[in-house]
Amino acid sequence: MTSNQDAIVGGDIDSSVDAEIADCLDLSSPRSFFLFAGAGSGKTRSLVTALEHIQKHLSNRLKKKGQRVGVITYTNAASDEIKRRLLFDPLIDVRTIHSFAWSLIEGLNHDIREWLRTELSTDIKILRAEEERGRKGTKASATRLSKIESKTKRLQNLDKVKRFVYSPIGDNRGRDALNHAEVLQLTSYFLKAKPAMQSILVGRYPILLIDESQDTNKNLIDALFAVEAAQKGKFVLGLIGDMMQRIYSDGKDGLGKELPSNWATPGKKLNYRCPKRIVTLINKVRSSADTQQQEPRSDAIEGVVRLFILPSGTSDKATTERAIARSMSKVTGDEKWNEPKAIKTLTLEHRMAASRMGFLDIFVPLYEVESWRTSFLEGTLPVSRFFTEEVYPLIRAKQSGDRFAIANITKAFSPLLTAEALRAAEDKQRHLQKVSAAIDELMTLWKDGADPTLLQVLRCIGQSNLLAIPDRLRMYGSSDQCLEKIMSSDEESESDRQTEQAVAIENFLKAPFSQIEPFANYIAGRAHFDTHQGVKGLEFDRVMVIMDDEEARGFLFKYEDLFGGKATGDKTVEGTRRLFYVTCSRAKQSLALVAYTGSPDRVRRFVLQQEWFSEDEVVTEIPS
Ligand SMILES: Nc1ncnc2c1ncn2[C@@H]1O[C@H](COP(=O)(O)OP(=O)(O)OP(=O)(O)O)[C@@H](O)[C@H]1O
Repeated sequence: MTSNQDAIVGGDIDSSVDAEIADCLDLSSPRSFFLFAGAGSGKTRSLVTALEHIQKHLSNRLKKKGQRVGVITYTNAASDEIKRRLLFDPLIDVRTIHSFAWSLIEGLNHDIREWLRTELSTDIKILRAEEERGRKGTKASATRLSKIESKTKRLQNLDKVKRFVYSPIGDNRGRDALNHAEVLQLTSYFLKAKPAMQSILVGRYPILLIDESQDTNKNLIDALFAVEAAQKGKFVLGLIGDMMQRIYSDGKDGLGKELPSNWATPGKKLNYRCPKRIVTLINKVRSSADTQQQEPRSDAIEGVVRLFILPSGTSDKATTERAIARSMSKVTGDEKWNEPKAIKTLTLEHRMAASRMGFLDIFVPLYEVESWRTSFLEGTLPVSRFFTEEVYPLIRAKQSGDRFAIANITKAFSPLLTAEALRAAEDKQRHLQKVSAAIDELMTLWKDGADPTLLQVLRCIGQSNLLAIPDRLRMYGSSDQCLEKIMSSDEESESDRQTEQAVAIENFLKAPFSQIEPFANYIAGRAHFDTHQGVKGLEFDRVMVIMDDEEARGFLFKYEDLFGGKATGDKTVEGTRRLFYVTCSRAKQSLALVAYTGSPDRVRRFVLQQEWFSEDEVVTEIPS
């Protein structure tokens, strides 16, 4: 954005905010601040402006003392974006909350062990008491007993752990590993209880800024307030966020209600992102939650909003949504609504995106293994990563005749091309031909337009040893016996199955390979689909929001409740209202809302009566 363009926004009612924040960042007289404002009001932009101010004016002073500025963002993607905007300046340490917390406590092995000892003993005591009171032989009792067993085992092993380990993006399953919740609890506890820990934090980061702080773990927020109070004059805590965009249950209820009187509380009124019509809509949606209302920028376009209310039983939803996009193109005059990739489509749940993008068969089996979910969605689970990062790029390179890419992939992943394998080969030329023949053999699986299963692909690779197969897949890639077992697994009784994970892998391997491409695009964030929650902080020209409680099968968010099913103030209604506010406020030009519902008439009556939409903006039939 050039300064000229900024000037168009002109007579900017929020122009003093960045200067007010810059004043707070005075290291001789530091002042904490709370910048809470509506969607698209430029909070992230103000954060970057504040960091640029620090780079320009405080860099020398901070470097002399070996200090840095800490920035906590909600996602890895947001961290990367801020780092990029600040040209990867090492002065600014941008991290997610888990990475930040771990950076403070890593290596404090003795303290961690003692904390765990107390926690585990207390948990076991509570579980035992519950078990004594509760009914025996029930599922709840079995869960309690298994928890008691695993916690007791962990307690007994504690002294054997020399070094606790943790990965902010992993599943942390090992004996020495801490889980995500423990790392946050530990950090909060240490910061509250240990003055030395507070001094370490403030000594390292005299300025700590937290974006999306409405969703930052409440215990950690409380601990940081305690640090701020104890370290006055040495520390700036800057909280940035919007309570109307609190969509995770981890955040602190009522954050900002009892701020210390010396905090600065700059406010922003303008929405720089959304067209006029969308600003009016989100103001209406917000009006029953608080009194904050926004104004559009003076040069904002009018914009278009449509709400499509359709019965839950609508048969082919993907086709229906394509018809809706076509009708959006007509009402907006924007041809791009006819290009699926130019529309951001938001589903409440990953499964809904998987079904619309055509990768349900590979998705569901692995997604259902709870302990794998994080790494699976992040694309780091070895079982799926093998296909998305090694096999699929190799097949694509071969299909497009990209010899350079083929060479790179095989060099990086093929056991046949390691330095050792090449040294051991008697005739190098023949050895390389063998690799090439293995690739050709693999490609025959796609002959005449065939779409092999993942299992067929894996077995072919296993036979030639073309790629190194991850441990969990190895047995499926080599044994005939296993193949039979896999293929007949439908008939086997549940009790014959080894574990939940083995069953998941078997079902995953039955899926067609063609589903890998859309899946790989989805998890890499390259797809035009995302979840309602996943787009927090982002913006798109055209947004389609799919609301379908029946398909989402969730319990935290219920659009049926928001649209008149339950009264204002109900916890689910308010949570869903906030999510609705987040999704609607992502659109820069036009917005199509698609509500599948069991009571179309009630939803229509509700939105008209609330004046969220006008009659001509509500459509109750599938557009032709
Ligand atoms: N002062 C400004 N002048 C012009 N454009 C601005 C200004 N501030 C923000 N913008 C633009 O408005 C959009 C929204 O800004 P930003 O993402 O910083 O808002 P936000 O408050 O963090 O939004 P949200 O809470 O919805 O994630 C961006 O495209 C940004 O470049």
